[in-house]
Amino acid sequence: MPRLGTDPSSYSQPDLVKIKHIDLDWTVDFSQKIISGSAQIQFIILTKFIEEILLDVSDITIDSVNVLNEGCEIPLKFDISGLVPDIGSKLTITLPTKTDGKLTLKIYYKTSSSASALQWLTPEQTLGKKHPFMFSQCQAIHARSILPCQDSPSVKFTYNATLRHSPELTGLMSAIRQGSENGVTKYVQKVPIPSYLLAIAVGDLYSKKIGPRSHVWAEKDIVDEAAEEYSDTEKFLKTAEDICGPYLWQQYDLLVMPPSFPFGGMENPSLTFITPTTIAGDKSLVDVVAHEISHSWTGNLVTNANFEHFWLNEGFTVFVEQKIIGRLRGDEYRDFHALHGLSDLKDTIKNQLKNEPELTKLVVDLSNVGPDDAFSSVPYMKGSTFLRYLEDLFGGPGIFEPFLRSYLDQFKYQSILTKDFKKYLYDYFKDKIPEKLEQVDWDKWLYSEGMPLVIPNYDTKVYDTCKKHADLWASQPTSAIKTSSIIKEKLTSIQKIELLSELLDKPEIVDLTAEKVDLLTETYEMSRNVTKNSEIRFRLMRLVIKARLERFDEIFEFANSNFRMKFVRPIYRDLAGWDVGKPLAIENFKKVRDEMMKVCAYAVAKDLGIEN
Ligand SMILES: CC/C=C\C/C=C\C[C@@H](O)/C=C/C=C/C=C\[C@@H](O)CCCC(=O)O
Ligand SMILES: [Zn+2]
Repeated sequence: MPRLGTDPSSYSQPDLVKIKHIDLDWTVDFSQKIISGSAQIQFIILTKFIEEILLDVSDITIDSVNVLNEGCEIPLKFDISGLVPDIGSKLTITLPTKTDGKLTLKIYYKTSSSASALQWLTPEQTLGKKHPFMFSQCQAIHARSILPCQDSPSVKFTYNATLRHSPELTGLMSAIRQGSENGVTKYVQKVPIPSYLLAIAVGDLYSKKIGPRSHVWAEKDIVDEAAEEYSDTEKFLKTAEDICGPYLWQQYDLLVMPPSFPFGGMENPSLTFITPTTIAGDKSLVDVVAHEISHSWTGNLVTNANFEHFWLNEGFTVFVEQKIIGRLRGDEYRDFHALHGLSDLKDTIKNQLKNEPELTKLVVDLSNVGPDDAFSSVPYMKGSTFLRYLEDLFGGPGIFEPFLRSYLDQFKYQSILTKDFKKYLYDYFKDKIPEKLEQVDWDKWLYSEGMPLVIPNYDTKVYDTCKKHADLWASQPTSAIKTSSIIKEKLTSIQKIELLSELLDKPEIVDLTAEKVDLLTETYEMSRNVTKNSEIRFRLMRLVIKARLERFDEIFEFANSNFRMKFVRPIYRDLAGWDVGKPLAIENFKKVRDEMMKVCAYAVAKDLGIEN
């Protein structure tokens, strides 16, 4: 895609004209798997005049584009061109005259049944088996498949929506629900959002109150279990407010997604989408909720202006998430979380990105690569490590947290680049600690490849226990482990996760036999009958593959139980590197690919090295 403006992944020209508000009128048609209706879009023109407007579209059929003039709709000429595979096309709307000031267009259109932002599930694919389910995932650039828009996070707009669907179903959006009657639900989002935060889900959904401003929504069979698992939500919200300032989105609800949801969570405003793989039964995986709540400031209020600066969203969010953990569980757990993140980062750099080292930079170049292809744990972990480095260098949380609040307040409702963060940091600290500012090697932190430039001096107490256990399993034969006193020591779920990560990272494990894997599974209660913890099961399956144990039923049972990319992609990648596993992985993938969301099927095909 030609780089037209500040956003390499969008055709739109936000320097000339910007969307301010959108009124959506959508009908959700499960029989055709489409959304049809209209988008009435208010623009503000930022230059002397314009003669055309460029919007992003993907796989959308436009019936008409009209300009609103004194209550009348006047049809305009439009053209769709410049298709870039997996990115989208350019909708050029020709205005009748040179136009300045403001402008409202109404576009009548329908989506395609293969819109990349949407997944449509048949009743059989749901828990309840009676009703269909559909949901969206717009980040990074899939909003353009459900709405002609400036699909760039540099543009923020408010929106109202009228949603029409079968009255038996519940429609939810990333906005405040105004009420529902006979299958018509109205929504209002008064806080300006980037297009990637537009979200919709329609299904047989029930809700349960879990806090003064929170409900959990889910299919009936899991709503009670989910309410129990996520009952710390208000505690997380209050702690996040203590760190970041007041919560400005009024409501914070959670929607438990079907297992095919490709991510852990998605920070859709007022309604986080969350994978059911975080329901372990003992709250051991609910840090994802703390993460999504943190996005209510970092990402949703202060937003990266394009996805090359994604670390401004995710690095800050992990940084705040870790602060929440520190406040609620103690600083040693904040540091353990960071150390565990670094293990994941090491794995990402060594495996996922081994042939694309340029994507291990904190700020990446997306001129020739789509955001989905560039996605990894790098912006999360390298970004949060950078912020922790700055915090430690500048004198600790007492000094850095007031800056963080001030930064969030300064840039709320805006979209920014790394240079804006850097300038604000300098303005804030230049008279206070100029000598510390000089010590920061910005060039290396932002643009060098590989692991973070500096690893902060973390408290390693919790982590050391995991390492001790991992070293034992890696260096000793099974017979010696059986009699070791170390294995009598109990580990928490997150320590077990880290123990497995450490083992997966070992270049060599002595005596990696079925007997050893079984002993490990039994010792730490990791079998599928005993634990529901998906992070443990995921890593154990990777260890089974590393041991070259031909337990394909168990491996594919896990790989087909959910299509969260964090889990399925490394498993398929590992299998692709094993001559016995690869053909079976391809066969299994071909069987289940239609149940995956498009973005997941695309990524796994790439991991397996086969045609998409
Ligand atoms: C440098 C990378 C550039 C752009 C990437 C931006 C978006 C990529 C796209 O694939 C969407 C990502 C959405 C992520 C949503 C939630 C994550 O925080 C989940 C993390 C993984 C997990 O826990 O499952
Ligand atoms: Zn995030």
